Amino acid sequence: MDYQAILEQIYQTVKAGENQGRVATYIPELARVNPDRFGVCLTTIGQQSYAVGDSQERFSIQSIAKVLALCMAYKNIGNTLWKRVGVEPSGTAFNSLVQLESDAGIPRNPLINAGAIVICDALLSYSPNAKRLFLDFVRMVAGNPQLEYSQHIAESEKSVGYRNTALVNFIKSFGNIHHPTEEVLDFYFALCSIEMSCEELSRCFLFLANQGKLPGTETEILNPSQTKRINAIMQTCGFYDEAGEFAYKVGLPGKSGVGGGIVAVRPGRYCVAVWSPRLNPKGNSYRGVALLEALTTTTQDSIF
Ligand SMILES: NC(=O)CC[C@H](N)C(=O)O
Repeated sequence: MDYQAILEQIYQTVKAGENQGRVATYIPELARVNPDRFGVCLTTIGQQSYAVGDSQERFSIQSIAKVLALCMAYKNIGNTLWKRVGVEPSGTAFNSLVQLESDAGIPRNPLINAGAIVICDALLSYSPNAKRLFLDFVRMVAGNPQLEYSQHIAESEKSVGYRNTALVNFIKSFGNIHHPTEEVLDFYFALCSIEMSCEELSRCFLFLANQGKLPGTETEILNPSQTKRINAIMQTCGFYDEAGEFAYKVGLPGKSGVGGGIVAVRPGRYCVAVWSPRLNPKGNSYRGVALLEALTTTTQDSIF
């Protein structure tokens, strides 16, 4: 498959079309990004990368990092994790509070904010140094020791983090947060603040296309069964109340972030990352979804 030619063609087509949507402004630092940035990088499990546009510029990966926190928690804590967070799609916005009341503080899944906050708390129980260990984990999986938390993005989000503060307190009232809420939120905002380029992201998530092993090595991040489950959770929950539509249009497990990034995995073949900051009303990158839809349509290759 000539991925370079395909990416160039669909990139130009999507770029020529309209760019609807709005950059996320509720986090002040995210509002400063150029809304017309657009990049894509696809890396195969043979570690060949194909890129077009702003594929080397770093952006805030935001909720995409929730998948990596989940992987670290699942690897180190195992199935007891599912006592504290479910694996059902929520059908609600990423920052919704509504289901928590009737679900007694058990978030529907680990990829909505409520669920990721519980994962942070679980990781803090695993180790008081979870924040540093998580960065080590991301660097190891990405094969990139230079990755960092962005303090100014984390602080920017903290300055307006009213909803996430409400979530962590509400969940704690049900007994499903075991650490001080400030500590949990500090970790949560830090993990959302990590910056990567499309090229770095497509390499970082490649193990999920490779049965859980770091490509080119024998290092197992997750076993094949765990990898299947993470991909299943991304497929059903990775796009909040648009997960069904993303499956329908694109047909790959993936995860979006309000920074405008999307990462998607084709098990056995490749990982692709796309970035375009304008978001549709569901909080997912408008051009990102369009490009990935064009990719699986042109290649006639998805998981279905
Ligand atoms: N969907 C997202 O990327 C949301 C993450 C963001 N840090 C928040 O909690 O609001």
